[in-house]
Amino acid sequence: MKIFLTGYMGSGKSVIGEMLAKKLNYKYVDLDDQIEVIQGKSINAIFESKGELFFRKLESQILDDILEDTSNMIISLGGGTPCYGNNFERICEQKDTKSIYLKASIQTLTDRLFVEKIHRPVISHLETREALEEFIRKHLFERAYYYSQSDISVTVDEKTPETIVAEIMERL
Ligand SMILES: Nc1ncnc2c1ncn2[C@@H]1O[C@H](COP(=O)(O)OP(=O)(O)OP(=O)(O)O)[C@@H](O)[C@H]1O
Ligand SMILES: O=C(O)C1=C[C@@H](O)[C@@H](O)[C@H](O)C1
Ligand SMILES: [Mg+2]
Repeated sequence: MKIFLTGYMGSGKSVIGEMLAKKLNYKYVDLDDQIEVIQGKSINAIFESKGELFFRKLESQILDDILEDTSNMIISLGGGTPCYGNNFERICEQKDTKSIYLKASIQTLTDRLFVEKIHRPVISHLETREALEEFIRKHLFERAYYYSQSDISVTVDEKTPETIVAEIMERL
């Protein structure tokens, strides 16, 4: 079985994915980390030198490699992965998969991302908290359409990673 974690930047896909993989004894793949390893560059550097379109094509190709792998695994997708091309359709078409939306409020996302935006090229130019919050509000409105098509939605606000993992285990 493959379990895909979806959700906005900062919703906890990487943190929860790694913990869940350990609990279930599944292989763990973080799509963003894979891209960085394959390119030998940070996501910021890829966006800067080759542009977002190049990144999106790579993201989609690496998703294909993951879809071909038949191991049991947890996959932390990038924040944009389900929202581009036919990425989400390709995930849903596969047998024996589950997708989980880590649903975070604008408040939670703004709090977390304001201190970490430097590593995230889509938001790194937003200088004030207000500008970041306004951006997230609009962006999440567009993207929630995709995330909410996941099989399971888990609200993550004010929950510890352990609580979230336990809730996911119960609902799988
Ligand atoms: N339940 C939680 N409670 C408190 N902090 C959390 C929780 N989940 C994640 N975090 C923290 O929020 C930040 C963002 O988490 P993480 O990097 O896992 O998000 P992500 O969804 O993988 O983001 P991206 O799409 O940009 O890769 C990290 O500093 C992480 O430690
Ligand atoms: O939401 C997005 O578009 C992104 C999220 C990150 O996971 C990375 O995939 C990258 O920074 C782009
Ligand atoms: Mg991540």
